[in-house]
Amino acid sequence: MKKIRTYNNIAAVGLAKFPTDRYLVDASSETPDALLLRSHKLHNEELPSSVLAIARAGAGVNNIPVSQYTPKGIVVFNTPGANANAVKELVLASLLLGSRGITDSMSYVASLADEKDAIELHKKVEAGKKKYGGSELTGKTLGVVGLGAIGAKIANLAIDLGMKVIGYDPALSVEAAWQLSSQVNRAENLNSLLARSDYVTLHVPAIKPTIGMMNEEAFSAAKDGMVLINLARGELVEEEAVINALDSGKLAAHLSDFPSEGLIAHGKSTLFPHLGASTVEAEENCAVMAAKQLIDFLDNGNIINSVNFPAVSMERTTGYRLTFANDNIPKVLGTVLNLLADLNINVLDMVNKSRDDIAYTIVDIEQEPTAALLEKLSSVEHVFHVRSV
Ligand SMILES: NC(=O)c1ccc[n+]([C@@H]2O[C@H](COP(=O)([O-])OP(=O)(O)OC[C@H]3O[C@@H](n4cnc5c(N)ncnc54)[C@H](O)[C@@H]3O)[C@@H](O)[C@H]2O)c1
Ligand SMILES: O=C(O)CC[C@@H](O)C(=O)O
Repeated sequence: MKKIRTYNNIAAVGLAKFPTDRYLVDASSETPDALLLRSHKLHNEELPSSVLAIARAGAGVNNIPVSQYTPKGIVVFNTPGANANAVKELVLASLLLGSRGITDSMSYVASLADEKDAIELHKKVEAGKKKYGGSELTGKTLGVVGLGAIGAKIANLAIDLGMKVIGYDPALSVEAAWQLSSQVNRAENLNSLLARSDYVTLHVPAIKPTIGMMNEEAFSAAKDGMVLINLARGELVEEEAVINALDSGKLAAHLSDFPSEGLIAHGKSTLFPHLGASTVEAEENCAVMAAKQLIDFLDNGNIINSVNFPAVSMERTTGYRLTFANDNIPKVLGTVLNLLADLNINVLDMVNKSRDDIAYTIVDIEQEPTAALLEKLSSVEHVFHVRSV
């Protein structure tokens, strides 16, 4: 039986993908083959040595110390794009909340609950509304920082809303570029986007170059009265800089999925409890994708959508398959193949790919690998995580 340890609330339809005759899926396995999680933080947690893979049902992997796991051969997966539509829709809500006095006007109406006289109520409604007027999105400029799965969807939606769109993404993939409307203008750098945008929405991972990107310097480059939407990660903004920008009027509104003590206490931000991906559809998409990727890896050794290993997949040619990871240095693959040849083991098919410091190989062989063979392969220098799958 293979064991999957789960964390967080993983959609049942995803968990149901694991065949019950071969997989035990629960939250308490002591020796799991893999972990399946959402936002649970693995930093500072001891990982059982049995773990071969971790699947993040979602996009961001900053809750996983990926660089510590890679040298141990632990494959980390995410589910690119699976929750992008859910986030896009919450950005749309945020654009509207940031442009019209929706929440304050609702509070105003709620404050009229004791007014029992219909004529008086009507008068107060009509008199009060002037405080909550707003402006329209059409014709305004939206700056989209990060044009990946989510950013591209938002850029295209904003074009449809009649907005002008500027995008900034120094690492834009070819695939992401294909998704993007040709009407999206490219900014050369963050400051040039900030200087020209009425609304700015962030859709980048929390990594070294992006952490704290919305700081005092960025706000001083920004257009006065800008609306900032952050449904990506709290780490992207410096809390104090946001508070100063709200107080000075540099920011007309700040909407974020990442409440922090200072922002809650300040009271001028519109804060959601990390709701971006919380739709039935997104939760199911992520859970199903994560489960399928784990099953394909554990059963066949195939790697799809890993954030630290190369993409490696091969149709099965026989029932006998070996997989292994190794340090990405010359001669390791040759040594393994020579070892197989010396033992008269015929290789039927093979795929080998590398990414940064790591390489990964799938080899289909003609005969069933013995325990002695697996041990021999494991003892080759720089080879690890040898499996017969
Ligand atoms: N609130 C939520 O529930 C929720 C849901 C999904 C994703 N997210 C967050 O949103 C992020 C983006 O998600 P995605 O699915 O679009 O990911 P993605 O990988 O498809 O896109 C990220 C994009 O950011 C770009 N990028 C990287 N560094 C950049 C930089 N310095 N400046 C500008 N662009 C840069 C990349 O090139 C890429 O195109 C995730 O990493 C996650 O942190 C939050
Ligand atoms: O699991 C969630 O609810 C949030 C996921 C989101 O932050 C992501 O990075 O995909």
